[in-house]
Amino acid sequence: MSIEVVNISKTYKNFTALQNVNLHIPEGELVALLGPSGSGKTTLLRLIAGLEQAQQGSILFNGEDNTNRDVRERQVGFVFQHYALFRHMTIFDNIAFGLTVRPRKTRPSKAEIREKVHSLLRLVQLEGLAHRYPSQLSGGQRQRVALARALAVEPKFLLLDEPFGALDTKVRQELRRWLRHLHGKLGLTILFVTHDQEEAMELADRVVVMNEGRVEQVGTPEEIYHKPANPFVYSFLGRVNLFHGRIQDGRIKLGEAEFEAEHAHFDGPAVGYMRPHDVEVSLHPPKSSATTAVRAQIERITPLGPFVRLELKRLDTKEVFEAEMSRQRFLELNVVEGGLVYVTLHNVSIFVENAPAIKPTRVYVPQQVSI
Ligand SMILES: Nc1ncnc2c1ncn2[C@@H]1O[C@H](COP(=O)(O)OP(=O)(O)OP(=O)(O)O)[C@@H](O)[C@H]1O
Repeated sequence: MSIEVVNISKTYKNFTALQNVNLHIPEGELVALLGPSGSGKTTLLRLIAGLEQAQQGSILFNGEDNTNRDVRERQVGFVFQHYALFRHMTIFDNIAFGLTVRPRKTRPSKAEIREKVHSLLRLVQLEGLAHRYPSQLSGGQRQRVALARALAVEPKFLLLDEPFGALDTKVRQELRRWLRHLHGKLGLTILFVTHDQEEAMELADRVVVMNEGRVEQVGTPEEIYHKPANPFVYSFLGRVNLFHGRIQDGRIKLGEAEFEAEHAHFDGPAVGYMRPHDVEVSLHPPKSSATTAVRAQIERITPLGPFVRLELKRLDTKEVFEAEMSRQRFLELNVVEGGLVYVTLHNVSIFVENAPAIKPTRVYVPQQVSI
């Protein structure tokens, strides 16, 4: 089932938790709501579930308006970070719960319920644990029971709020893989909240990046990482270097380096953003005469397993930035702290603040720039 969020705004007293949010989630997609704490992820999920009402906007399922429908009528399955199972009930009874409390008319027979619960136990790979109690399971197993319980009532889609948030890293990784597999098998629309960028990138077909009650960007993990729409998304999704400069007469100046910029029809301050792995370090200046290489000094070398991070300081502007490279490349370079190198930057994005109230604009720059 597809989900459509149309122009939703939600305020608590005079605090705006969501501001004109629009979102389309196609049927069968696994979508992550990603953002820092307080960005409105849970509020949006609760609005879709019907646990909260918005002051403005509508929520459609398969094109049908569900804005004023009660939570029960929406037939949504949800799992929360600490969705406590019923302690005094066995795993079997926990999963069966949603079916056993149905009115007699729509309640399946005991045999049907048994069959369903066992097939769900197989699905979440917990066969054989039906008669245990929640306290006799690990955290990861409990979350899988919570998912089985949500699935028992055949929801139209699943909403998961930091479902693996309370678990340790290794179990989280296992459950991610498992959820991906489950999604492939069921083809159900799943919307999950996370503040963990790695979790979003690894699991989701598409990621919705949120900040301060607004949607900043919607895209595949590849798109949001490699083509971030604005500085917030850029910075939120990984390490980033910033170079401060100016745009003037269609050219961008970052320190001593100057280069052409398409669509730069304004003058003003500009900031160049780039990922540390897009900084190329060499011992000699680039061969092209069209580029001027600026020298940098290595301030610090940090080995990170298969990678090495260098902290560098430009000799011209004294700006500090980072480069990341494979250990192999680092050994080839044979550099030490305090040593001098040349840097070339690839995939620079320039953002311009036209005015404080206007979002920064992205300016196209050539693929490779030497500074
Ligand atoms: N019932 C409420 N009353 C007042 N303010 C609220 C209420 N619920 C949420 N808020 C506020 O709305 C904002 C968004 O909250 P929300 O829980 O949606 O954020 P979130 O992105 O899910 O954060 P987290 O990752 O920390 O769970 C926060 O500033 C929060 O304090």
